Amino acid sequence: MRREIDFSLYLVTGRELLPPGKDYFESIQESLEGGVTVVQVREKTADTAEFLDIALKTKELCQKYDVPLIINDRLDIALAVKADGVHLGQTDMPVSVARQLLPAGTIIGVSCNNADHVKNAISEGVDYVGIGAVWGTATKKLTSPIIGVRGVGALLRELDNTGLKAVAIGGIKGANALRTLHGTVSTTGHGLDGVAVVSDIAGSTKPRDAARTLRDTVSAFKEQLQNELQASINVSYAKKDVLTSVSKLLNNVKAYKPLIHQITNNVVTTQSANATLALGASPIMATAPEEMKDLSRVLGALLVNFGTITSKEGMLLAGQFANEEKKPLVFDPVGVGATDFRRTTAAQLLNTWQASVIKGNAGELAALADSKEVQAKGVDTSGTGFSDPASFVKSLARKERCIIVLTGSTDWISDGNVVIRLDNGHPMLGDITGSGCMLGTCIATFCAGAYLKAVEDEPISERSLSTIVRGDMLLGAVGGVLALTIASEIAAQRVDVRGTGTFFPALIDELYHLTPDKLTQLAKIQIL
Ligand SMILES: Nc1ncnc2c1ncn2[C@@H]1O[C@H](COP(=O)(O)OP(=O)(O)O)[C@@H](O)[C@H]1O
Ligand SMILES: Cc1ncsc1CCOP(=O)(O)O
Repeated sequence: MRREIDFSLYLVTGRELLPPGKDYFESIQESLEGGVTVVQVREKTADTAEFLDIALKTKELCQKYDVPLIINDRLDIALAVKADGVHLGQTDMPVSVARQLLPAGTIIGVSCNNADHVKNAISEGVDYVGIGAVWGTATKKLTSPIIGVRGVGALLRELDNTGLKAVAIGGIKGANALRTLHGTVSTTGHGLDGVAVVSDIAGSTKPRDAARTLRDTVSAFKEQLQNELQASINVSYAKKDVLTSVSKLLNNVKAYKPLIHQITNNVVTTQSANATLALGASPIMATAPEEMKDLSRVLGALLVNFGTITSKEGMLLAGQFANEEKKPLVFDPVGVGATDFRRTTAAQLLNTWQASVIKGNAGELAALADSKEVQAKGVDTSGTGFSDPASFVKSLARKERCIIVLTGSTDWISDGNVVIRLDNGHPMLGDITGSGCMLGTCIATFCAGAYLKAVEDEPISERSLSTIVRGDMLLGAVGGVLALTIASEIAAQRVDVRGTGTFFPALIDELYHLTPDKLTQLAKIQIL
């Protein structure tokens, strides 16, 4: 009978990474105490006698904790120590040959870097796949491309209904484990069974603590994913409730005046800061990487708008810190389809941190989704837009694991389950520069309101270990869009507005005078 393995925390050994003075077996023992659920002995330079000795002693330790032992590559060692399994690389012994040589029930795992590797692994009947490298790593000289967090979901999808288990490997550590687990879930809801780690545990002076942090994160996340999948079946949003909740967010913003950190483009800095102030929040425009950590502690939300990319390092760091603090992160990939540099920067940012909301016009979101249906012209969209915007936002939200806001004369918002259609706004918004950027600011401000509400409701968050962001970001996105578009309608009707020049200050006025009542009474909202 094959043994059922818990893959939650898969330690791959790395003797060469031990801190000075740390004994290998002591480190393994502490890692097991910290919650490692599988150990793979990986020795790339040891001779056979040494490998055998290490494998035997590691097995003794593993047995004490009832944790299975896997041997990397060497079938002879696996046979000699009666290991629970072997792990094979793409250039190691073929799985079919290994199966013949090993006793029935031996676990076989294979390293996979792309969908073809995964398909082969399925047809060869392996027990699990190790997907990597997901982040960069200094532990191994990589011969295959780095997959990136966002690339893993497509491989997991191949495993749907196969029963095969999957772990990800490569650069995973306590600080990015939740981001890795959250961001790798496939569009079908297929998540990782665990994470495989070398340096974060082996290189630590306190491997017990390093392992415990990782294990707790994986356990909390797996439970949360189950709840998320369950909730997606039962979810129902009533229009009245959405509007009541959104109104509360505006009150929260006015009451707490959250700091909205904006890394934005130099065309719109002043008007975005003024829009933030008009809603009752407090803007700070800061781009230097050196100040990102300090800002993450006080901020209510972060907006990353890359209309003019001058501070990629700052954007990367600010987002990572916002994720660590579980604060809202709104990403506005302005003109992402316009140049290769923007495309690769967006991919790098989105692989590094988890956006809470991505907002863009049809051209931008088409570029992000690799869709040919809509073309972009610089920072603007050309053509008539998506034939089925509701399905588009829903599937992109599932892919990016966040809220998607598709702007235009109608705005479409989705969290991957529900789709919300908003029909407020005025054509003059399209005739002033930076209305899309101001919308990003308004969304970030309402997301800060949603974050504050979550903190208010649950001051000491029990869910915080598995929560990627605190607060209902769908409501934040709806609130931000309604605020700007309703203000634009009221502004455009004013007798003192004679064109786009007078429209703009009137728009700021109407954001300033926005009330929960106006939001609920004027909203043109449909929940699909
Ligand atoms: N013709 C229009 N009618 C109503 N609202 C509009 C119109 N054009 C743009 N908007 C509003 O302006 C905001 C910015 O959207 P958009 O113009 O698509 O962004 P961008 O400036 O990034 O291209 C959105 O909230 C949208 O609802
Ligand atoms: C063995 C292996 N396979 C792909 S990346 C990697 C090394 C992962 O090491 P670390 O967890 O230290 O990045």
